[in-house]
Amino acid sequence: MAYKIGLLGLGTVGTGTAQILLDTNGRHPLLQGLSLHRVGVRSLSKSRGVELPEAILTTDLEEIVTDPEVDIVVELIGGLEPARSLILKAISHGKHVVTANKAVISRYADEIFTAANEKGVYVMLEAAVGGGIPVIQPLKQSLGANRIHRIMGIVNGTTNYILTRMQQEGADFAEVLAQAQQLGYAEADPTADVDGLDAADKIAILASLAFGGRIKLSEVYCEGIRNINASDISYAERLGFVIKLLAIASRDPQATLENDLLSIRVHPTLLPKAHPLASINDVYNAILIEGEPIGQVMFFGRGAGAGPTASAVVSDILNIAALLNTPVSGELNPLMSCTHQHYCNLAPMEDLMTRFYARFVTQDEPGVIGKLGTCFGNHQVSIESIVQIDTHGELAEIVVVTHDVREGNFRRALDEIQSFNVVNRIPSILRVL
Ligand SMILES: NC(=O)C1=CN([C@@H]2O[C@H](COP(=O)(O)OP(=O)(O)OC[C@H]3O[C@@H](n4cnc5c(N)ncnc54)[C@H](OP(=O)(O)O)[C@@H]3O)[C@@H](O)[C@H]2O)C=CC1
Ligand SMILES: N[C@@H](CC=O)C(=O)O
Ligand code: NA
Repeated sequence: MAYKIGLLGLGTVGTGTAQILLDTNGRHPLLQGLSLHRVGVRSLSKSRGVELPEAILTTDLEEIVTDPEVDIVVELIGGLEPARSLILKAISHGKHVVTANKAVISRYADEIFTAANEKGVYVMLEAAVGGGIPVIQPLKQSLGANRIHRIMGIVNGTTNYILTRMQQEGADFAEVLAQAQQLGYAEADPTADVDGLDAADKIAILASLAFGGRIKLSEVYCEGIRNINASDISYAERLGFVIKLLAIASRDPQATLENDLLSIRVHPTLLPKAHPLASINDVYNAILIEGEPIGQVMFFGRGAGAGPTASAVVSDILNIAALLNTPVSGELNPLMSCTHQHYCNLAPMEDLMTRFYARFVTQDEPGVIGKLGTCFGNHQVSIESIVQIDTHGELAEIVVVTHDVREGNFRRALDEIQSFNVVNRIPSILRVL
């Protein structure tokens, strides 16, 4: 049976997707039953990286999502609007939807999946997290037997590229960001990447799948990499760590059905060099999932780019085509659809148990380290190491690494330390895995 695709967007990922759909030799035979029926763009005069009959291009995207001949709408325009409205309109016209749009899914999953379930259509999003890395379908299907305890990943390629270059060359953030922009890795407006927002969208989606409920994006803690500087990277290195932007979602091990708290956060993290995520460099992504009984499983690959992302988009199209070819009961396949009804409860950050790294600039005089130690002790913050790493004239740089402590206690100790006359400033506070 042949299925018709309405493609919205012919940019980086749209072009990669069209290229696969038009070059099916040696790929899955189901691809031969798919045809690219309409393609929606903003500008008809742009030159494209793929040759298409002129007649299938249009700037009227509504016409595509309401076209009675289209079976599957593939949304690759990005942004919130008109992407959200077009997805909803496609669903209301009975189209299955494939999207790479993590920004829309992380904000409007409830609205979109409720509409899709009512209409009996699928909304697939493998490309939205980790680009070409299979992680959405594995969570929905292959790992379905597990109780997931934790998902931890490097899910933003731009920031991983920047941190890798800073680590390898001792360069500062602003310098590497400018190079990343010149190379086309970071957007002209790099906010969503460097401030952790893109990673927050992605971990909210993964957490929803892993823990079986909806996530309010506004409750996800998010801290980016703008304040990471060459000194911290170098001190971290001397202490046996690398700094990575981690997205982490975990369930309290003591969770019960009545008292189920999740912790979902994005922040730069000091990772021991031997940790499996510590060697994920450049624009690569990796996602480490821990569950029972599987233990640890890690997914690694290219999290962005035309080909890798289109690979995920087309795999979603194939999954839908395969289901459409199978005799149907009228019900959606529960391993492919999303039926979450409730919102998960997220624990406040001040209750998080984590290790910390903090760098202090203080007067270089006797008793300072003792004062810091006493104050931390008074707030139940147990210190793993405290060392004076450098001196600059009358000022000393002191680095503290704690054991696992309650974040709220650590913050209260810092508030007090900040008021000490001998403390000039606290330039860096980072969590440690
Ligand atoms: N790039 C990547 O590596 C990855 C991207 N994604 C996601 O994939 C999606 C697409 O990203 P990407 O391909 O990079 O984006 P691009 O900016 O390269 O392409 C966007 C496309 O959508 C079209 N478009 C945008 N707005 C409109 C509109 N209002 N009306 C009509 N057409 C419109 C543009 O038309 P025109 O060409 O005429 O300007 C362009 O063809 C996004 O959701 C992104 O987050 C996910 C993983 C990786
Ligand atoms: N901007 C993202 C790419 C798409 O998800 C990144 O840098 O990883
Ligand atoms: Na993916």
